[in-house]
Amino acid sequence: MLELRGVSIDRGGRRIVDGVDLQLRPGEHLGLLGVSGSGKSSLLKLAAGLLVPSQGGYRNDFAHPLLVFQEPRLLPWRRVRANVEIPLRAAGCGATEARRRAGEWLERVGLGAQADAWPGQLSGGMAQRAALARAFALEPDLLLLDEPFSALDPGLRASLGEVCRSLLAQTRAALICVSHHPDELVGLVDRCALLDAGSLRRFDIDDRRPGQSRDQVAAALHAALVHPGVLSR
Ligand SMILES: Nc1ncnc2c1ncn2[C@@H]1O[C@H](COP(=O)(O)OP(=O)(O)OP(=O)(O)O)[C@@H](O)[C@H]1O
Repeated sequence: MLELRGVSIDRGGRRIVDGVDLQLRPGEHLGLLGVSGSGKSSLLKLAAGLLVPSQGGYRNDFAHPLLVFQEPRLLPWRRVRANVEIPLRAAGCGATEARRRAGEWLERVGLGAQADAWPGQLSGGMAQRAALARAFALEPDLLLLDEPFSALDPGLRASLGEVCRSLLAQTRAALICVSHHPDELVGLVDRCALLDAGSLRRFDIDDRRPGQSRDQVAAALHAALVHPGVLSR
């Protein structure tokens, strides 16, 4: 369980996040929206243990939070398979087990045939799938995605969203996904929160007008991004 009670974050002498309340239980999937600079990445870093709150109550019972960035950040001088194996070895996994798990997760993201390729030989979508395989192989109980599909075209964003959804269903990891694209969040998360001038507003996808299509929910989220006042605190 991740619990924030009245959490504020100051950075560079400025209050970035102001009095945020948030709860995330094991297996829950939360989308985080907000305009640029609203503090989304700072909240993810807090959940990853890379930042501490300046004020407020904070509890994080997730044992293995893992942050995935917008760029795949693969080591260009190591083959794709090694890119997945290296963090596993660093986490204490034996060589045989690391090789087995790397192979298995590369298969699951559809990169079995590219395991011996160099990162430079992959397309942007393939590289991001390799980054997802590397993340899931580490078996996080809390996955923190910071705009993971933003650099990709809409078709690839949708297909990587599907890959991610199916991997989450297999592992039952909790998720916080930051995105500027409501359409990529709908279907991936159970609820969304919108950071607006440091404060959090809720948007429960399941509770909101049952029967709404995905497109309608995405449109409502889009409207909330532009006019955050329509959402409840
Ligand atoms: N290391 C830092 N030192 C000082 N200020 C910082 C630091 N990192 C971020 N900030 C500031 O904190 C604010 C929030 O940044 P953050 O990256 O959390 O926002 P964001 O919503 O994720 O933005 P974006 O969507 O553009 O990635 C910004 O005004 C940023 O300039």
